[in-house]
Amino acid sequence: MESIGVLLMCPMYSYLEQELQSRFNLFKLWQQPPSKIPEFLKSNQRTIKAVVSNARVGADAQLIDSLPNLEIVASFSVGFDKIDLKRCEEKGIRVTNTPDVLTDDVADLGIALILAVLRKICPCDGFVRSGKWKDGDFGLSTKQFSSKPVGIVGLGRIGSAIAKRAQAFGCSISYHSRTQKPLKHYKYYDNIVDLAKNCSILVVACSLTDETRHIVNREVIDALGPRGILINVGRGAHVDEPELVSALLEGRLAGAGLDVYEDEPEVPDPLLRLDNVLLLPHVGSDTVETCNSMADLVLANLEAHFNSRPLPTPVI
Ligand SMILES: O=CC(=O)O
Repeated sequence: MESIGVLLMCPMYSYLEQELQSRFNLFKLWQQPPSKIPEFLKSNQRTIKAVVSNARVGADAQLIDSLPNLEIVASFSVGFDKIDLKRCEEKGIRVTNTPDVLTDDVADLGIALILAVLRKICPCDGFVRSGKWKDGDFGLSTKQFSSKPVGIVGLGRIGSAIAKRAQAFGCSISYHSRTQKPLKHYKYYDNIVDLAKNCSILVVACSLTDETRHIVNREVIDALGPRGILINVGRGAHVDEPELVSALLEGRLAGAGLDVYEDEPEVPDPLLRLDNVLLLPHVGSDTVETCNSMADLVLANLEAHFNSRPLPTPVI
């Protein structure tokens, strides 16, 4: 395996980097000055047979075309929206991701965002730290989570895990997805606007495709309304961000909890000044336990591919 070239697209979890370094001939793309990248790819194109990407930096058509010996793109993420799947398919390049192992963590974080927004956990923490508590109480302005109607966009692995957790809080669950699931206890809406009209908390947990880009637009935000909150643990591009910002500024939406943004790590400036918004730096699956499992899956996929064994978690 030491002779197989693996191209790591950006800095990743150190355990993964170390393991890749010890098993393969590892190239770190970000260590190249941007102007030297084409030359670097050209001089190593014979050796590089695998690309390791993640949710932030994938593999576009240009990169794929510049690596004629590329056999596999293994992503350290469940989402593969940054990988040009069509080009991979055309060229017979395999693609793998890291599903299942991160489901619980992302779902936990979704619930944490709901609780933090409704109960104003961060402003409360700031209130204590600033010493303002000594001058008077925080003031009664927080909202209850238990028993609120929760709407979920995308009832896949992560959406289902969020639903299960929200049910334990006594919430009624409804959802919108491409197809209705045979689930008696969850109400299905074939239209996301109707889902938003009928819930207080809308959680985005679907994968990003051409169909789901900007699925949360002005109409959906207005249907959720001035008492509703939006939680996004999917991808920033699911939400029309300027529309979200104006709805929050104009009081047409009560609050938002966001782990993802359209142009990460850029976050729209007005959001930074709103205290009904909780902003996280895309950390849904970032626990040590889960990142170890994700790294092991990336390694297992690469090892399987180069030993001609079935891939543990193939996308294509
Ligand atoms: O966003 C994180 C992932 O796709 O794993």
